Amino acid sequence: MLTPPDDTLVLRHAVRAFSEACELEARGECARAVGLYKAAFALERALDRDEADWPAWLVGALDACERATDAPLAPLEPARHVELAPARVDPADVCRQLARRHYACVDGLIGAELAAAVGEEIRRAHATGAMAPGEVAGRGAACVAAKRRGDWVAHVRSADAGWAALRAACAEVERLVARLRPAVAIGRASRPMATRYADGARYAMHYDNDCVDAPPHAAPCANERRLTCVLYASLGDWRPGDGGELRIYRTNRTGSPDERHALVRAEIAPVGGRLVLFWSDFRCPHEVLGAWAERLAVTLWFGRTPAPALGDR
Ligand SMILES: O=C(O)CCC(=O)C(=O)O
Ligand SMILES: [Fe+2]
Repeated sequence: MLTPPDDTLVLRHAVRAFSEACELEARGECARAVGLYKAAFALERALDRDEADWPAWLVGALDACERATDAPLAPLEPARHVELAPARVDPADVCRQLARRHYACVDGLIGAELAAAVGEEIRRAHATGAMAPGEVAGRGAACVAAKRRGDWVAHVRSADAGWAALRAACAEVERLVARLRPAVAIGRASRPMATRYADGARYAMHYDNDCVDAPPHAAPCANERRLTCVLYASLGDWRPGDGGELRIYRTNRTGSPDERHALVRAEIAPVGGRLVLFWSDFRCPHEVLGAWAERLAVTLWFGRTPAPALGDR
């Protein structure tokens, strides 16, 4: 009889290969990095058991990287307060960014007016006591060393009143993600989660789908989340010093603040109307830096499989 593969072990190998590849890439050792990226992606594919899931654009990106072999990759971004050239509201551009850096940033998906209306709804929900302190969610919760998150959240149900703008904005996100689907296997969206950070609130480094530290008896991924989409709805202009940047790391390696800084892939300002998409798994450890100005956002998670919707669990 065939022994089923030990998914947890496979995933751990994938994570290790991926982390090492990131470090090699950061040092400009492109050829070795490509080899390890390929190993990591091949292992993750074995876990997915979904051949359609690793599309041509990803393979193409890796091949292009390999052709560059000895030429060091240009650094993607400096390590502090990255200002991005956002992707166009174009699925192909979003796919390219996701393949190359595991996250994509899109400005202009919704207009300033709708973004502000979403912000007002979140603000009103907070003022009327309809939000609760955020908790570390999912089966991975037990693996998270400490609850280090200071935001307020509301999981918006379809019957809840007072969220018309938020629903309209989420529909735009779903429309964009639907257009990624021929290239990327992504399932249905969760219930939207509205969040509010203020007074220095932050969310320490974590994965949304904590594959790495899942206990051996758990499934290899701690929950169903595959793609995280965060749409910012803060009112007014964001200025340096307001804080609340979304910081995405290359690996989850811990260390002194300086050592960790070297592993920063991007810092994204929570500008109203901006959308960030990133893989929920080990590819994107991230944190929310302390927010000193009110920081309002709505998050949708798209699952691995078409049903059931995450929020209905
Ligand atoms: O609001 C953000 O930018 C990300 C928040 C986050 O990481 C989460 O809720 O899991
Ligand atoms: Fe997160």
